[in-house]
This record gives sequence, C-alpha cells and structure tokens, in this order.
Amino acid sequence: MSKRKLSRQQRWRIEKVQAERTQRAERRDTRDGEKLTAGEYGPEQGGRVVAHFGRTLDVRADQGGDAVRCHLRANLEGLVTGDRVIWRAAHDANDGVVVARVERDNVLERPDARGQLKPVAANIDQLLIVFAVEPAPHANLIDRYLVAAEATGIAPVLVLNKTDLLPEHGGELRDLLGRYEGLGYPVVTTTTAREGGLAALHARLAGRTSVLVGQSGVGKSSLIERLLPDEELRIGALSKDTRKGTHTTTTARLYVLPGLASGEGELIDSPGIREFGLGHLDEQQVTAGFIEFREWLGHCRFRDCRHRHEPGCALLAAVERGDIHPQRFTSYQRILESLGDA
Ligand SMILES: Nc1nc2c(ncn2[C@@H]2O[C@H](COP(=O)(O)OP(=O)(O)OP(=O)(O)O)[C@@H](O)[C@H]2O)c(=O)[nH]1
Ligand SMILES: [Zn+2]
Repeated sequence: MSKRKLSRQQRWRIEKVQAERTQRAERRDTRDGEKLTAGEYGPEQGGRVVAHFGRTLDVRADQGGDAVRCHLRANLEGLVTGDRVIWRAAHDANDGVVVARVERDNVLERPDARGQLKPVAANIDQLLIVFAVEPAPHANLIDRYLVAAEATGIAPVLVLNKTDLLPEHGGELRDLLGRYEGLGYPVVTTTTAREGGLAALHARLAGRTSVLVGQSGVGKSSLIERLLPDEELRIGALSKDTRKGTHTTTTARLYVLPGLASGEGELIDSPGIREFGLGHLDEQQVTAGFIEFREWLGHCRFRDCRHRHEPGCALLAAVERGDIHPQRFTSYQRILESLGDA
C-alpha cells in the first residue's frame, strides 16, 4: 500500500471518528435540550466546579450540600475547577447540567505536554508560596514565584514553614522576610511539628480560595494533611458517583477547609498546581513582576531602556540610591538572563 493511500485512509478514519463524536455530543445536547424544556431539570442556580473529568464535572451548589455530577451543554468548553457556573439539577436523578459559565476573576495556567498553556483552575484569591527554613530559600527563587504570581493577577502570600527549625534569632531569614513585608507582601509562618503551628495560616485561609505552591521538600503535603485531616475529607468534595469510580486523575480539586475559626476557606489542589511557578514568562512580565520597580518605570532616559547599563536609567539610579534593594535587582537580572534557557 502506498504511503499516500495509507494516509488518506487514516484521515478518513479520523474524520469518521470525529463525526461520530460530534454526533454523540449533538444527540446528548438535544436530549438535554428536550429535558430542559420538558421540565426535567430544576431552576437555574449558581454553583462552583469542584472537580472535572473530561466532559463531566462535579458541581457544588452555592447553597451547599454534596457535589452533584453534571454534564455540559455541548457549546460549553474548557471549564476548570474553581469556575463559577449556572446549572440545573435533574428532578429524577442525582445529576445535573451546566448551562453557563460565569466570567472568571482570574485563571491559573500551566503548560501541557506540548508546551501549550492550559487553564487548570480559576477564581483563586491567593497563591500561597510555601518555602521553608530547611531547605533554605534563595531570594531569587522567592522572586521567581512572586513574578509568576504577579503575572497571573492572583495575590501572592509567602508562607515560611518549619519555623521549629529556625535558630533563636532567626537571623538572615527574618531579614529576608522583613524585606518582602516591606514591599507589601503578606508573610505567614507555620510549623507542622507542633499543635497550633498552623494558626496564622488558618486565619489567612478563612473566607478565601487558596492554592498552595512551592518547591519540593518545603512541606506542602504535610501542611495539606493537617488542613484536610482525614482521607475521607480529602475526597469528600467529590460526588458519590465519582467516589465509586477508580479515578486516579491528577485534575485539580476544590476542597472546603474544615475547622477554620472565622468563615469558610477553600483550597484548590493538584500535584500539577503545586509545581506552579517555574517558567514561561516574557521580559515585560518579569519587569512588571517586581512591584517596587513600577514607580520608576517610564522614567528612564531612553524609552526602550532595558535597565542594564543604559545612561539615565531610572531603575539603576533607584538601586544606587537604595530605593530598590540590590538583591532584588540582581534577582531581576538573573531571571531575565534565564529567560532564553526556558
Ligand atoms: N521540622 C519540620 N519538618 C517538616 C515540617 N513540615 C514538613 N516537614 C518535613 O519536611 C519533609 C518534606 O515535607 P513534604 O510535606 O513531603 O514536602 P512537600 O513540599 O510536599 O514535598 P514534595 O512532595 O516533594 O513537593 C518531610 O520529611 C516532612 O516531615 C515542619 O514544620 N517542621
Ligand atoms: Zn532603565
């Protein structure tokens, strides 16, 4: 068989499969449409996606209660965990249909296997950047996370874990933290090594939707195990239907955090999300990600100043005067240098 013929046959097969798939989706959509008009579904209500598996989702009603397994109208694509949706519950079964997506406040994206950015979670109030006394953080790494956070538009919070290992006076690490607090970033300290070591974190989580990110070994799993103490709770956000299946999915899930003193907090978590923060930024995003640079930007002598050695550079002058910390500026330069390697 010639190559050409084979590829034509393959193409035909692919087209056939796709046509079937579209037909199935259309049939399902027609059925949904009929059911909707026949009144098999209740009234429209607000909800939030707590997990998703291909074309089915688990949605929690804004009024609360167990998550409900829902499918999508065919014209709705690309929903992610954390999305707010309009949905209708079926009268006769424990399922429902999502009819619309509410506009997102923000979205967290990650590159997929082919390097294409894909949304993984939406409507996040804060990005908790976890680092630890051990392994000690490089200021540069913290800066990389902050730049990545600024690029998403989600407010970053620095969480220093393993404070039980902190030397008596805290030394350099305290200075480092003080510097970030000075820039306006909230800093929270935690330890999983003693009872009550998460009190400050609890206060931060209440009433917000959070995501926890950070390097390997800083204690993310340990923190989450304490925030969601029993396994049942960790899977509790899912509908009964999902629990029955053998989903070894790595898709993000939204958990309601129990036992917070004031107000309910939510955590969106997945192995992929925890790795967020290392890569895919351009020079402009990096510059914008250093928030204390903002007041100097646009004041350089040359409009296309790249803030390296140019005369009349407002950033370099600010470093010289001590208005920008030299370590932050060094960090900035190092991140720019590394952009080409990504
Ligand atoms: N001393 C001390 N050790 C801690 C604390 N929290 C976590 N650890 C330890 O630090 C190590 C790493 O913790 P993990 O929770 O696995 O860290 P992780 O960030 O989830 O790491 P990855 O799964 O590799 O991303 C483990 O040996 C924990 O027992 C803490 O507050 N104090
Ligand atoms: Zn400049």
